[in-house]
Amino acid sequence: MLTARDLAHAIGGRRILDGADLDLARGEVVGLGGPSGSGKTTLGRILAGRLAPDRGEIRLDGAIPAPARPGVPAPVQHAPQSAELAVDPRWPVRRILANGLPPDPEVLDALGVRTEWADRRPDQLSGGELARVSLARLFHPGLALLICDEITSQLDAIEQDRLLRALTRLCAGRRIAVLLISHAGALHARFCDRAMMLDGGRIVRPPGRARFPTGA
Ligand SMILES: Nc1ncnc2c1ncn2[C@@H]1O[C@H](COP(=O)(O)OP(=O)(O)OP(=O)(O)O)[C@@H](O)[C@H]1O
Repeated sequence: MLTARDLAHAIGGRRILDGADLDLARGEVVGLGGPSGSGKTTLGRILAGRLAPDRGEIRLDGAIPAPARPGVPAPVQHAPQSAELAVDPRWPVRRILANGLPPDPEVLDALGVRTEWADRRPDQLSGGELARVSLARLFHPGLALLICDEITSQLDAIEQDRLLRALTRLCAGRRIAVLLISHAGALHARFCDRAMMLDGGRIVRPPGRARFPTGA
């Protein structure tokens, strides 16, 4: 479904990515680890079309993805670490969720987004509630890949577990691939079909077991 070949990107003269290759199939959940500063967010932003790489090619179902156009939701969506930075703090939840398209009730239900939050602003939600709203707004009928960039790092273990279970179940049912960026190998073992890591600007298999016996 998505292939990335020979991605390279430098920031401030430092090579962050240097020949990174990645293949993701429809519906699979893949973990991406690597030390802090290794380029996980940079890679996620490039895959989502938010940052142009210096070199390399990304294809989606064999074709180069079209540039983003206002009002047309992209098939690859990037959920950043901080949900607060992803949404307009002045908007009520109903407006955040609309995001150009009417919200899908099945998505809201699966992610536990409650109707009574509709008129609240982001600062009137808990961190876990805002994370759910922020994720729900990214779903649309053409979504092929959801890049989740440390989306649960600010949540407690129980909320983290609940949210990732709901998200991976929803994506599995719709054959949406998930790239789960996290430092936590335990999350990859629990929720991912396989895991990779960034090392020296390339994507490699992590030491030890990289393919897990079951998914979520
Ligand atoms: N706009 C920028 N200007 C300067 N340096 C940047 C910029 N964006 C990223 N970097 C640097 O690029 C490197 C890779 O950053 P990136 O956020 O991709 O790493 P990461 O693996 O996601 O890190 P973390 O796990 O800490 O979130 C870091 O050293 C970071 O400081």
